[in-house]
Formats: sequence, C-alpha cells, structure tokens
Amino acid sequence: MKILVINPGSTSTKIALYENETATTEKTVRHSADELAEYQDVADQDEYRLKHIKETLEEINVELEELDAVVARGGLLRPIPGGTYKVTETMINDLKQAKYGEHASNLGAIMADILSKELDIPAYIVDPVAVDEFEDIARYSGLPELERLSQSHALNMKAVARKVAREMDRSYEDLKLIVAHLGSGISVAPHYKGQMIDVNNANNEGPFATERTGTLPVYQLIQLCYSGKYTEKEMVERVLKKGGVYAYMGTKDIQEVEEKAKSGDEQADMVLKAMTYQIAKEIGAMATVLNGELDAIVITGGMANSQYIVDQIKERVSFLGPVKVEAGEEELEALALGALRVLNGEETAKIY
Ligand SMILES: Nc1ncnc2c1ncn2[C@@H]1O[C@H](COP(=O)(O)OP(=O)(O)OP(=O)(O)O)[C@@H](O)[C@H]1O
Ligand SMILES: CCCC(=O)O
Repeated sequence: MKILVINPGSTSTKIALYENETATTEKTVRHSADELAEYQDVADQDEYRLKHIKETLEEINVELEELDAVVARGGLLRPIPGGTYKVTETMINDLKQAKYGEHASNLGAIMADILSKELDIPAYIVDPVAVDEFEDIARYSGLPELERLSQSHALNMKAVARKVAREMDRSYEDLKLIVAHLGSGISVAPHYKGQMIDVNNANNEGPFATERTGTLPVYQLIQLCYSGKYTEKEMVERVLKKGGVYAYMGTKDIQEVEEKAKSGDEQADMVLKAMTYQIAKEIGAMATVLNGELDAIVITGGMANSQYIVDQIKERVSFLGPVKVEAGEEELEALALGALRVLNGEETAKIY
C-alpha cells in the first residue's frame, strides 16, 4: 500500500511516501516569504504547493498512478473528536472559507482532495488541529459569548502519547499524561485515558512561544487594540506571528537565543527563563485537571531538542511525576498510520 503524506506548515510543506508502515522518502520543501506573499489567503496556495509535491514525487521516480491513498494534516475545522476522517465536500467548503480561522494546515485536506479526484484514490486527515475532547467544564472562559476552543498540536501530542504508552508497556487509553508540545506555538494538554480533556488554545492562550504571545493581560490588550496604532490584521499578526520570543529578541531561532543566553546576554537568558517558567506553570495547572494523579509528563516538539530548555522545565515540574522527552515531532508517521488503520479495516473513517 503506497500512501502519500502531506503536512503543510506556515513556511514549509513536509512530504513523505509510506509503503505500509515504512517511510521510503521524507522531504521538506521550504517556501520563501516572497513566494507566499503572492497569495492573499492560505487556501490560495493549493496549486503552488501541489506543484512542489508533484515535482518531489517525480524526483524520486514515483508515478502518481502508483499511489493508493493520500493523507494530510487537518486544519481548523469545527470542533470534532480525534481520529481519521475522510475528506469530504463539507470539510473542503469550511476550509476554503476559513470558517474556523486561517491556518497552514487548512491546505492539507484541500490538496489531498485535488489529488484524490485526479487519481481516484481515497483522501484522509488525522487528528486535526481542531480535535476537541474537552470536558464541558473546560469550555467556560468567564464570558458566555466567548467559549474556550480546543485548538492544538493534537496530531503530534496523541502520536507521542501513544509512543510513550508503548514504551511504558501500557495503553494510551489507560494512562493519565500531561503532554507539552513546544514548537513555534505551544500546547500543554492533560490526556486522561486517551482523551485530551483540556488544552491551552495554542493560538492564543497559555505560555508565550517562539512566535506567539499566548495569554496576554486582557485589559491592556483591549487598550492596545483601541489605541489606533494597529489595524485588526496587524494585531492578529502581532499575537500569532510576531509575538513571543520573536517580539523580545527579533528572531524565531531558539538555538540562536540559547547561544546568546549561554554567552552572557541577560535579555536572552531572561526571555528563555520566562518562557520555561510559563510552560512549567501551565503544566502545573494541567496537573490539577488530573487531580495531581499522573503517570508521566511528556515534553515534545522542536524546542524539546534543547537540553537547556528541558532542564529548566524539569527543575520546576519533576515533583509532579516522571518527565519523558520525545524531541521533534511524529506527525508524518502519525498521519500514515492513521490512514493505514482505515485502509486495513482496523478502523472506520469518521465523516465530518
Ligand atoms: N535543537 C534545538 N534547540 C532549540 N530549539 C530548537 C531546536 N530545534 C528546533 N528548535 C526550535 O523549535 C521551534 C520549531 O519547532 P517545531 O519544528 O515543532 O515547530 P513548527 O513545526 O515550526 O511549529 P509547530 O510545532 O508549532 O507546528 C523553532 O522555534 C526552533 O527554533
Ligand atoms: C492551533 C495550533 C496548532 C499549530 O500551530 O500547529
């Protein structure tokens, strides 16, 4: 079974070819800011990114006709439980209109759908950004018209949680875990017996991250919005793309900031310490969701590659339980395996 896996990010498209459980090719195509600037909306980038995907397949001598299925990272859909979903027209309409927000992963299903129609093969998404397994109590924000939304790195968190469960010789559905994904954005979620029952919305709550602000002091934020200094679009960009470490340090490269901190730059040192302080605080908060009973804390994502960052977090949270580090992300494999479970008949694809 040959499966094409597509994971669109804000500045790159990750592509893999799987033959059953084995990756035969993995490639990251980087997109420059200039190239992407030509497109007004994320959904408009579909043909441009598809061209790169097809060129990659050509480079590795794979004919499109050899593919049995295509699977992609799913984006901002209406809140849905985790699992593998068939790509459908309703899903595509919501993504094209960005009905639940703009996100690079919205392009996954859109591109998978085009290929599925061209090649007459099935298309799926797995554990999209919009996975919502909240307990109702987690939905309250403090204003009835503003319900908290579950928007997170669900795909990688669930894949890594399953991996840790296997390593512990337990089942994911049996464990109580806190998973912290530390990437360009940050998600910290309590996983209670296979359900992600809460999470900071990785787009606008929780710790500040590489490029996102996370939670902000709300009254001051309102004043800034009405100051006349920024348009709505500029404010959204400041919160999602130009906030966090970038706002303080002018770079999104955490390794560079770490080097500076290690060589005596006080601002760099304080910014990293403040970020790890906020991450640890969020883990502590999520421990209360599990009544303090947890089997492990799992740290994952790009920043988990940094011993410096991991050590600072561990120092504050180790009293809660064992800390396991799974650096990087398992998204491509998680997508391939999610599609395979359906193709092999172990699971039925959900319909959006
Ligand atoms: N060895 C490392 N040490 C410190 N930071 C690192 C290291 N490797 C990657 N990072 C940081 O991790 C972040 C990227 O993480 P990741 O690859 O998980 O993010 P992404 O895919 O861009 O975004 P997201 O995970 O939010 O979808 C960047 O800020 C990068 O600087
Ligand atoms: C909604 C956050 C998930 C991501 O940025 O990938």
